[in-house]
Amino acid sequence: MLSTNSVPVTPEAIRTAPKVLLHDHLDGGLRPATVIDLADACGYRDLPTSDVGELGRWFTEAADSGSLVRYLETFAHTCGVMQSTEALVRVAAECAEDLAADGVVYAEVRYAPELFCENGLSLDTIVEAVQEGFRIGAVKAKEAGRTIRIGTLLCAMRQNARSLEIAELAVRHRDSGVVGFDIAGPEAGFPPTRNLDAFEYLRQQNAHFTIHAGEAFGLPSIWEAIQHCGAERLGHGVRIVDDIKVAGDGSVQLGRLASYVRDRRIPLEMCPSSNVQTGAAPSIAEHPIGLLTKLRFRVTVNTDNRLMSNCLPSTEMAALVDAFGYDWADLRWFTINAMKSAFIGFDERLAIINDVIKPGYAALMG
Ligand SMILES: O=c1[nH]cnc2c1ncn2[C@@H]1O[C@H](CO)[C@@H](O)[C@H]1O
Ligand SMILES: [Zn+2]
Repeated sequence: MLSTNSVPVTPEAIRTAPKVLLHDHLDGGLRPATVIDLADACGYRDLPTSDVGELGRWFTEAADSGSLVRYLETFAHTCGVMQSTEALVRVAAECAEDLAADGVVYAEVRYAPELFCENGLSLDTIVEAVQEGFRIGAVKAKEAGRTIRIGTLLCAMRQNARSLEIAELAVRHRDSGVVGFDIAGPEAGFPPTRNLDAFEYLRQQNAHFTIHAGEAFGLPSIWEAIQHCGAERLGHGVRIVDDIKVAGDGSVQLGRLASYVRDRRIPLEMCPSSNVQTGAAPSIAEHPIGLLTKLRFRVTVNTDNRLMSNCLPSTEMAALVDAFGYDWADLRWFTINAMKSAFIGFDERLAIINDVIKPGYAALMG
C-alpha cells in the first residue's frame, strides 16, 4: 500500500530513483556529439551526417530495422571512431557520467575488445583504457554529487570464434573491475555451444558469465545457454515466453524450460526498446516483460544501447510505467532483482541494496 506522501511516478522522479543496470553496451551508448568529435579527430569519413541532431536520429532510425543483423550494422560507426586509447577513455568516462546523471548507482557495462584492434591496440591495452575511463567518469560523477559503481563485462563476438581468448582476458583483469563475460552479435546461426571451451574455462576459474540468448532466436538458444554452457543470466531471454501457455481463461502453464528459468531465479536482462527495434517484441505494451513480471520471473530492466534506442535507464522504466501502470514498489523490485543478480560479491550487493536502494525508494514511497 502506497502512503499518501508518495512522490508521483513521473519521468523526472524516476530519474532520481536509484537504478541498477546489468545490460548496456559501451559501443551502443556514445553521445552523438562525441561520435562526431571522435570521427573528426581520427579522420573517420563514413558517418552519414555531421549534424549532431541528425546523427542521433539516424542511429535510432537505422536501428529501427526489425532485424538484429541490420540493427547491428549501426555499430560499424561507433566502433569505427573508438580505435584509440584516448577515444576509449573518453567514451567510457562519458558513459559513467551519463549513467550516474540518470540515477544509476551500479552498472555492468559491456563491450567486445576484439572490435577495437583495427589500429594495432592490444586487447590488454584496450581493457586498461576502458577501465581508466570508467574510473575518471566515476570521479567526475562524484564531483557532481553522484555515486556510481561500474563493473565491466567483456563480450566475445559470436561470429569471430575468439571467445576463449576473450574469456582469458576477462579473468586476467578480474581484479581491476572486469566482473564477467558475455557473447554478443548475431544469434541465428551462431549457437552459444560454439564457445563451449570458453565457458568451460570460465567455470573452472569461478568466473561469471551471461549469454545473449532468446532475442533473435528462440528456446533452443536459451536452453543451450543455460544447460550446455552454464550461463548465470540471460541477455534478453524474451523468447522464454514461447514456453509459456496462457489459456483463454487466463490460466498459465509453464513448460519445463520456463519452469527451470523461474525456479532457479535465472535473471532476465530485459531491454524493451531494443527488442521493439529488432522485432523481438511488437511494442512495449505487448512486450513479454509484462507477463514475465506478473509471473515473478527474475526480471531486470535494461537499456541495451542508449544511442541506438535513444533511451536511458529512467526512460525505459518510464515507458514500462506508461504501458503497465507500474508503481514504485514494482520499480524497486526490478532494481533489487538487478542488484541481487550482479556479478560483484554478495557483501557489496547487499550493501548497495540496504544502504542505497531501499532508502532511496523509501523516500519516494513516503
Ligand atoms: O542486442 C544485442 N544483441 C546481440 N548483440 C548486440 C546487441 N547489442 C549490441 N550487440 C553487439 O555487441 C557488441 C559489443 O558491445 C556490439 O558491437 C554489437 O555488435
Ligand atoms: Zn545486448
